Amino acid sequence: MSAPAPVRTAAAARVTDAVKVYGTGGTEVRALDGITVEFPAGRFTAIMGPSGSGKSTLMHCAAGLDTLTSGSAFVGGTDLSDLDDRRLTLLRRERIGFVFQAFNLLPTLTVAENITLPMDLAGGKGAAGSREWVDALIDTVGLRDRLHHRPGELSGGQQQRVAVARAFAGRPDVVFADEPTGNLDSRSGEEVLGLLGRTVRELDRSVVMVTHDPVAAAHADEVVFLADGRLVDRMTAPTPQRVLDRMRHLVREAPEPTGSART
Ligand SMILES: Nc1ncnc2c1ncn2[C@@H]1O[C@H](COP(=O)(O)OP(=O)(O)OP(=O)(O)O)[C@@H](O)[C@H]1O
Repeated sequence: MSAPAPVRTAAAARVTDAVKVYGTGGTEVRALDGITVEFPAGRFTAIMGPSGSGKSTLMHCAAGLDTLTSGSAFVGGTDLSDLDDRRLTLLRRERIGFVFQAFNLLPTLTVAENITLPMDLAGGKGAAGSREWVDALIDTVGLRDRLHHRPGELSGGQQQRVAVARAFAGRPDVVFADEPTGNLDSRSGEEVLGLLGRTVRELDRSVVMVTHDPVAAAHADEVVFLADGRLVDRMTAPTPQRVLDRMRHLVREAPEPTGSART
């Protein structure tokens, strides 16, 4: 049985009035404090904000890796709260791709096998992950001459390019990337970010990336800024300097440790 069919929408993913509370009583943390944000289809969106502002929580809840305390999360037209665990697992497998800081490749499989693994697990269903599509992806990520190598024979940057190809292999509605360049030197990081941007533009994909790095965020079409679990700004056509300036203001605007309210 497949995950429910997507309803056509301009948002690849979105959350509405999203609240996430960890713990109870004195240890309660309101990690998301009523966020409404959409991640448009066919765009590369970066999520930025000071440490602890809720970036990872937002990504995990939007991607169905964690559940909201209240509010809604949608992937395409599907409300994740309508899905039981089994359907949620199917939706994550068939309609979402993930790229993590640690490349998470299987060391005993070749590059080619790693790339097609999610499709193989899904039973090769549908035309979504067709041979032609994977071929185009392999060219986009520039790994054609490495297809029969194992991950241990590749550089970190090459391994992350394999992870990027794997994330897009099943033609998901959206790829979520969590600090994808965190383990890479700046040159390999630039390559991977350029690749994410190219895949969005040339292959009409949607990417949502959490990052601490203003240079990485500047590769996105748009940056959304979080502070204290809230959406506080959005920026199109970002540059590293503009992102850095905005982040400096956010850190300056942060509440005092005594917990006084932000204005
Ligand atoms: N499993 C958890 N249990 C309790 N509190 C949590 C949990 N996960 C996150 N938090 C808290 O929720 C808040 C938001 O955390 P989150 O990891 O989403 O922020 P972030 O912006 O991604 O931070 P960083 O940039 O440091 O990775 C923080 O105060 C954090 O301590």
